[in-house]
Amino acid sequence: MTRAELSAQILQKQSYLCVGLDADIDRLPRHLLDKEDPVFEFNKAIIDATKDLCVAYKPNLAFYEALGSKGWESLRKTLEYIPDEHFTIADAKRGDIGNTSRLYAQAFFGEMGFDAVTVAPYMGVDSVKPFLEFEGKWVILLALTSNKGSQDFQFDQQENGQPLYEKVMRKAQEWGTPGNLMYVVGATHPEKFKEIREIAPDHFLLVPGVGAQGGDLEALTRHGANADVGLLVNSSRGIIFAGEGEDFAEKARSAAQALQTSMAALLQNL
Ligand SMILES: O=C(O)c1cc(=O)[nH]c(=O)n1[C@@H]1O[C@H](COP(=O)(O)O)[C@@H](O)[C@H]1O
Repeated sequence: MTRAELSAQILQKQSYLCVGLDADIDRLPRHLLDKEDPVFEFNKAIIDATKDLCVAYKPNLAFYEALGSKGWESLRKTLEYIPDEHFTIADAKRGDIGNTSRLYAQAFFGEMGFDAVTVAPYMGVDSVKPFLEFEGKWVILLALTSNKGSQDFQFDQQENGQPLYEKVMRKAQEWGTPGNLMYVVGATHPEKFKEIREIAPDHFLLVPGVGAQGGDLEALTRHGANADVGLLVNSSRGIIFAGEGEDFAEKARSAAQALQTSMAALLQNL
């Protein structure tokens, strides 16, 4: 999907919501567990309930890989079920020496058909570039993550006083463009969004951490939006596990609707 197509979806739906399909088998509603493929049944119901409210879906691979070949099959069926107009993100946090990265890219883009994959920057240019070489596909590079451990390395001062996450963001702009590179910036750092926009004015940001991790949608939108909106805000548990019973999909819809309504209001005031 191109940047223009993604932006058009955002404006049309008045939503920059990404629903995280982190289908933890231990948290699925009990009545699904005797189905042949509980994970797919769960995702299918969540997609049906939220597809008009969001522009992207992000399955985190851990929840599928943990189930072995059955999990990969649930993921494949889920991807097939997601309507074409949605942006799909493989949250796999990959990155390795060049020939290995090339095959990771082949797996997620070529074989599975995702639009984007999350990539770790630690191994540098030759670990990231193979993903960027896929026409029409996206790298979403970890920059400033939402978790507590983001304090361990990402704020470390470099020679010129800039924090490591800033170095990552600036360096990666030599590798990719706003048409094939996004950054992960956690919603739990709302005070950083203004500065992040100075470092990368045009790139889309994938922003996890709203919902279960307590991120502030209003603050990150006020400081993080650009002329094309430039944000994909993810919520996983806060939407998909909003309910636990037979009405889980309705509860998920209500949670997604609440976020979309806030987003629409914020977009009016940009
Ligand atoms: O790359 C990610 O998506 C990601 C980066 C980050 O800094 N923090 C973060 O929480 N994530 C992912 O975003 C999702 C957040 O889930 P919830 O906290 O349940 O909304 C999980 O799939 C995480 O792996």
